[in-house]
Amino acid sequence: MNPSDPPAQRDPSDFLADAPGEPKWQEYSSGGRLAERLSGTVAEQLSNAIEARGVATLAVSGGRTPIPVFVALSERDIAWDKVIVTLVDERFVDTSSPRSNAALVIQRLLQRHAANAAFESLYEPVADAAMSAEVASRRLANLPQPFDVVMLGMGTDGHTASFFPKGDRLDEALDPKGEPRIVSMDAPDAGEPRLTWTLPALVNGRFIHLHIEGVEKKNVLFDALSDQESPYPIRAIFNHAKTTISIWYAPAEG
Ligand SMILES: O=C(O)[C@H](O)[C@@H](O)[C@H](O)[C@H](O)COP(=O)(O)O
Repeated sequence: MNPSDPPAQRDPSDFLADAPGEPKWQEYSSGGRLAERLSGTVAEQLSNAIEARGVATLAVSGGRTPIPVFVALSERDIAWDKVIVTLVDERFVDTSSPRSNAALVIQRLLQRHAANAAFESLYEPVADAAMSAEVASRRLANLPQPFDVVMLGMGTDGHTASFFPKGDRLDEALDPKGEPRIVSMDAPDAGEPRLTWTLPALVNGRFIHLHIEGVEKKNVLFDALSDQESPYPIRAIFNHAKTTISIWYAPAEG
């Protein structure tokens, strides 16, 4: 190949079989359209969970990508007073920090119709992230699980939730036989200590959505999907999910 050739276009069908149980690829021309459809799907899944069990649990990611989905979801008229929202992961900062995922959820999701939802954060105002993880795990021990809907994002380093490459507790967090609980995570590229639900809490979710935008993330995901032994932490979700994972993709961010 000539170095000036454009990179080869990779197609999701090279990695994903169109078969029951296989991850499902859903591509949209813009983040706005994606947010409209994803919010509709999640709202329906939450409503069905409420109808079946009287309560629904929704675990969401932080970061920038989900913001339009949060806004669209908050406008869906469902029985939000029967929904418990939690985070798949958090930065060890309080809500006064612009890096707080709890603050993001409060400002963008728990508004309009969704203002009636209950929210369970992962952060505790204690000495360090490890202690925060312990206290939050105890507080959330009775949170209804499996989560009805899990909404994941991904970084360009292949992390999802706070399963960061080189994380000090990555093995513990990714142990498929471990308990669903919260652990702390220190990693060189995480910015600050983190808090994350462990892999079993996320892969047991009744519905799992992975939302990525931009070609760079798509290529990282394709690398992870093409190799079952891939070191990208996102791979663990695909290896252990108990349900079909829906991948939501828009080429341009925002
Ligand atoms: O707190 C966090 O950072 C997230 O929960 C994290 O797992 C996120 O999903 C990815 O880092 C993608 O973040 P962006 O959407 O900002 O790219």
